Amino acid sequence: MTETIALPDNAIEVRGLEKTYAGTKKAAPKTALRGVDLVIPRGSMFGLLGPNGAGKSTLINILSGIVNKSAGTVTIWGRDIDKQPRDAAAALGVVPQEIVADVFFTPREALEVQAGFYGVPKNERRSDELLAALGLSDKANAYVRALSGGMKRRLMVAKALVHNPPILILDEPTAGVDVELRRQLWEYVRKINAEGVTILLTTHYLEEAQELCDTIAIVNRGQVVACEPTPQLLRRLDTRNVVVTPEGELDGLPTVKGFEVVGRPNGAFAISYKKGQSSVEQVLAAVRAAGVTIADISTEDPDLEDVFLALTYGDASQVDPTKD
Ligand SMILES: Nc1ncnc2c1ncn2[C@@H]1O[C@H](COP(=O)(O)OP(=O)(O)OP(=O)(O)O)[C@@H](O)[C@H]1O
Repeated sequence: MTETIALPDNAIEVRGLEKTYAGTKKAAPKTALRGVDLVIPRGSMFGLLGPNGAGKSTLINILSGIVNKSAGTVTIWGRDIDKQPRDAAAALGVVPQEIVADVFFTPREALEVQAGFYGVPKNERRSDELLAALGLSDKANAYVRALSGGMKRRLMVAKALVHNPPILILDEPTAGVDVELRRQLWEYVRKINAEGVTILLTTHYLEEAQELCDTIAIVNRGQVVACEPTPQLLRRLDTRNVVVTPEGELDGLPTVKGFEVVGRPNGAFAISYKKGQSSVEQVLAAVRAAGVTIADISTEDPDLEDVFLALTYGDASQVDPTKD
């Protein structure tokens, strides 16, 4: 008889998560997470985006049981990591940031060893299926040290999946992966997501998150500063800058009706506008109407830093006072 187990609505639930790394003789204690709440619905392709040091790896390492939290609760696939740590860990497949190559095993052996580690019975193992799915069949019996970086990373994805976990975590999966392999990796990740596997992906790149993820959470300095469906988040980030170099020298910054003007080096100035509300033509018309003759223009899309500032301080043009 097959037992019917109710599936949880949320693959991962994190509440009030805090982490302070203990200090040493040389270093002061370091707070990496400051009250993180995060709900990752079952079946989603969820992006965790943030700059270096934001706390993404700390969060992932707590989920995978490698780092102990200081406070808060974490539930993975309906299991509290404090009460059912083994069951919680079994629901996860984790592809770590660094490539860890088992130099003494062939890819097939590496998968078999990993399956043994998870107690997957021999008749339920799917090493060959995974090798094929990740384009590694012809390397099944090669020495792992003979594989390229991209192949090693795909082998790590295969290893994370040997026990058929309902959740796959990819920590910076495309660092050092070339364009073609990246495309293949994403194709596979999309496929298993369509088959029901919940994906949690961390990245520094807004582009990567926006291409793949249905929901994006942005973490900055140990806090979630935004967590929204991708299209909604992108609408909030539709600010663009037009940088104008005027003909000749201006007597101070011009007053451009309807737009805020910010000075730039060498007499240039920048105007930011919402793509959904105005166009470059409208900005330039307003600049000309202000009596400025334009020598040159360029446009800039916001980078992640602008995004964090915009989300954290409500206004991309404000300067973060805590930054050096
Ligand atoms: N073992 C540790 N001991 C002390 N501090 C740590 C430790 N691990 C991380 N930190 C600090 O905690 C903060 C968050 O780091 P974390 O690695 O979680 O960020 P991240 O967003 O994953 O960055 P990256 O993208 O560079 O991996 C950083 O300030 C980091 O220096």
